[in-house]
Amino acid sequence: MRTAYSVETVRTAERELMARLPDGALMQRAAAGLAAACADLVGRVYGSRVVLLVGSGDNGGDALYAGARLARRGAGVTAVLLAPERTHAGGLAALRRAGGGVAPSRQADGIPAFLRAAADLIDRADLVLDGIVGIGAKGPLRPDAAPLAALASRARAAVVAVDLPSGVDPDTGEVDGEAIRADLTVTFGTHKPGLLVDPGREYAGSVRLVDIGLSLPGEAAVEALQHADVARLLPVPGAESDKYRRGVVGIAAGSARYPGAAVLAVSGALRGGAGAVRYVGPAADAVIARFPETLVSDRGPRKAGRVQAWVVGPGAGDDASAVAEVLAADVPVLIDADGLRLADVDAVRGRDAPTLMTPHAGEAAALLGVAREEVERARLDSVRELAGRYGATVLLKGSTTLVAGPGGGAAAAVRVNATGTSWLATAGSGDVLSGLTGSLLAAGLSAVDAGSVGAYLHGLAGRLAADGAPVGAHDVAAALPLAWRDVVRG
Ligand SMILES: NC(=O)C1=CN([C@@H]2O[C@H](COP(=O)(O)OP(=O)(O)OC[C@H]3O[C@@H](n4cnc5c(N)ncnc54)[C@H](OP(=O)(O)O)[C@@H]3O)[C@@H](O)[C@H]2O)[C@@H](O)CC1
Ligand SMILES: Nc1ncnc2c1ncn2[C@@H]1O[C@H](COP(=O)(O)OP(=O)(O)O)[C@@H](O)[C@H]1O
Ligand SMILES: [K+]
Repeated sequence: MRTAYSVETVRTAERELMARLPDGALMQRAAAGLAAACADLVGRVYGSRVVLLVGSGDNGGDALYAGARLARRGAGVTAVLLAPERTHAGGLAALRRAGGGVAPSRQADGIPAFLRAAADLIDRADLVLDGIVGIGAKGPLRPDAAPLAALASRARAAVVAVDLPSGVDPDTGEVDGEAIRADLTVTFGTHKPGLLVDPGREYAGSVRLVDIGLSLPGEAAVEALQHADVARLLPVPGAESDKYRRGVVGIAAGSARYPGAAVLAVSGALRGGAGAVRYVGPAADAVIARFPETLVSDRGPRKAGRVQAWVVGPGAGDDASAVAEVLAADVPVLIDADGLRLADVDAVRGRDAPTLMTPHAGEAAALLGVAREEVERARLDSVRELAGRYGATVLLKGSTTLVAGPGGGAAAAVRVNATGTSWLATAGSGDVLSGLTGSLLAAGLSAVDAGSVGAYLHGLAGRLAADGAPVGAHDVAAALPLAWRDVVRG
């Protein structure tokens, strides 16, 4: 499991560790890891041109000490200081001792000269270190720092963010205005939520974690399953299994207008570990034609026969009665697409069995009564807010998919999945995800596990199916067994 802790938790752990270590020891650990990562990235340190963007906090201190280490290995290092009078004194002294220099300052030379000099240095650099601000960030980048972020983001140089890209909110991944776009982020002690959740994740580039000895107590704020975690959660039939014990998943989806949604949901469900897939709705002929192993019924969910979990909503049009019948069932229910619009909030809140809602940003925005951009800007808050309002587990789809347990709140970790690829942004791929995830629910996974394992396999299948080229949703479904095997084989 990859875990990310809130700034508050990191600060507590940092205080405890600092009390037991000599002054400056933690920063030296951070700077050593940072310099090593920079050296790996540029390949040849000797003769390389390095620019440090240095803010007034310890984040700038890390950059200065790492810059000193690179200067000692023969790099030409220049620091651009945002606040010369408040720069980390030890770090600046170390840089100067190692032969590093300082660019003209804003205060002494005026803003135009300062920015011209910074632009010139960044243009010629092989490597830019972003030490503007780290976990001490408050609000959007300030007006003096924002132009530097813009210059660095456009540079041909490799950009390494120290701890996290400046301009990305450490706890949420929100970006308000300008932010550093890094090739690599070197983060200390633990991942920060903003490195795993979009849009922050996209700004971070690849992320390298440097162990500085922090021990982090309690619940993480955000966690991401890895192959081994998923492998442990996947349902595997044993000698005593039969199709009913493996779980039957019911799919109430599709309509005369959208029969394909039913077919795609069934295609995902057949690859999700349940022993049987039961389809209920007006697209039975299309489903049977493509997947003859499906059990079909046209008598509505209540009379369809036994199921261990329901999926309702993909391509369902305006069939509110199917949604109401499914919500009345005492088994786990996944609500997707049209079902989200048709589901009564009190009916969802009143359920005893688990409910998993799977909106994309547009659907989440409609449920929350806000603009889509608002959900995309604040994904973590949005998924928690929805989970709280509905008393349900919520899976918010997107380039990173988030899964929050019922009740929302910050007490329990939100799961994040980044196995996907933008090739998944294709009509019907969400239907495949809903069937797959419903199947995992029927096989006995909890709503949070089913959602996060479903998103993981779906993302991986998307990658394997696409392999750099466009794919249709049915290709993603067909690649699910490949993804499953990839996970199991480690
Ligand atoms: N945790 C650990 O274990 C370890 C942590 N370490 C390192 O320490 C870092 C944290 O250092 P930190 O506490 O000094 O805060 P930091 O991120 O430098 O920012 C504060 C400065 O930024 C400014 N500022 C604020 N908002 C701003 C904005 N929007 N735009 C522009 N500026 C803004 C703010 O200005 P002020 O409000 O004071 O005017 C203040 O001067 C951490 O990320 C890691 O790199 C490692 O060395 C060792 C182990
Ligand atoms: N840019 C992206 N990167 C990764 N995954 C994406 C991206 N865009 C969409 N996806 C994934 O593709 C699926 C699309 O689902 P959805 O929006 O419901 O589509 P549809 O309604 O057409 O089935 C979701 O699993 C989502 O997470
Ligand atoms: K930074």
